[in-house]
Amino acid sequence: MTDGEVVLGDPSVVVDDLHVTYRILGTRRKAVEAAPQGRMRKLVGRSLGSTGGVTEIHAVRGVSFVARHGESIGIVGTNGSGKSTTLQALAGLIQPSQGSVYVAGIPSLLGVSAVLVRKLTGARNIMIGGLALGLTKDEVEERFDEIVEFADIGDFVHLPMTTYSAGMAARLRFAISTAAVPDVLMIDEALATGDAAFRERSRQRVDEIRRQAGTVFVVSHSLASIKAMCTRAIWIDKGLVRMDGPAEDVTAAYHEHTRARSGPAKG
Ligand SMILES: Nc1ncnc2c1ncn2[C@@H]1O[C@H](COP(=O)(O)OP(=O)(O)OP(=O)(O)O)[C@@H](O)[C@H]1O
Repeated sequence: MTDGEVVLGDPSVVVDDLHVTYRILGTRRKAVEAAPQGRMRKLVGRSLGSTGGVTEIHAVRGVSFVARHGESIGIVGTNGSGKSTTLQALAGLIQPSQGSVYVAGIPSLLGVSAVLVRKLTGARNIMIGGLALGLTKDEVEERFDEIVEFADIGDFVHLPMTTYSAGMAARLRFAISTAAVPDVLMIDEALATGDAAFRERSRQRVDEIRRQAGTVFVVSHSLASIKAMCTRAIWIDKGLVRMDGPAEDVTAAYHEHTRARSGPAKG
């Protein structure tokens, strides 16, 4: 766990009985019924409703929590449990079907990712992303070298992002998103692609953001990353909060649960 020296501030994110239901045209009922032991049944069978050719997936089923300025919160849970959906609702990219989400300030990362254009060079994307964060052109130019260095992409910065590996693109997104201290930073698996040195740089940056009263959310299957970066963790299971508490305790309980079900968990 990171140090506990940051004094927590007022609430920055309030999630109150959040529900998200995806509605898909066309039924998947046949596929699920045809494979009762299949992965699809495991993932969505419990929450899948189908009427008149519209399939509904109740991905988030009443999640509530309050996050404060200065907190870094890991979100853990098995595949399809609703972690990314929750994060996207926090970022305002998905409308809740019920309940509400209040965010103080502008959520970053997902916002930056949305404006990046893969056909353009890393350099152009640094400018576009920086402007989207509210920096001026001069401020972006001032921070350019630091962003490239943090992302560790070298001369690739002058090539289109289509030529980047998944890890390079994720590192650049992270570097741009944190070029200005965001109010609320959301990191969805970006860290899993980085090497040890990048993880350490990211951890330091997350601590810096917390010290400046930002709130950080990290969705990851790497329990080691969550333990290293987060003060608190929320375990989401089948669209509901199963446990919320100190990162050490929640990751230990989650690890125990996954180990009991299917052998050793990652991290
Ligand atoms: N765009 C979408 N349209 C329809 N269903 C979706 C969509 N995105 C996610 N789902 C479904 O919602 C449920 C929750 O998915 P979500 O991606 O939030 O889970 P997750 O915990 O982030 O999973 P993972 O660890 O695999 O990334 C799953 O059943 C998934 O199939």
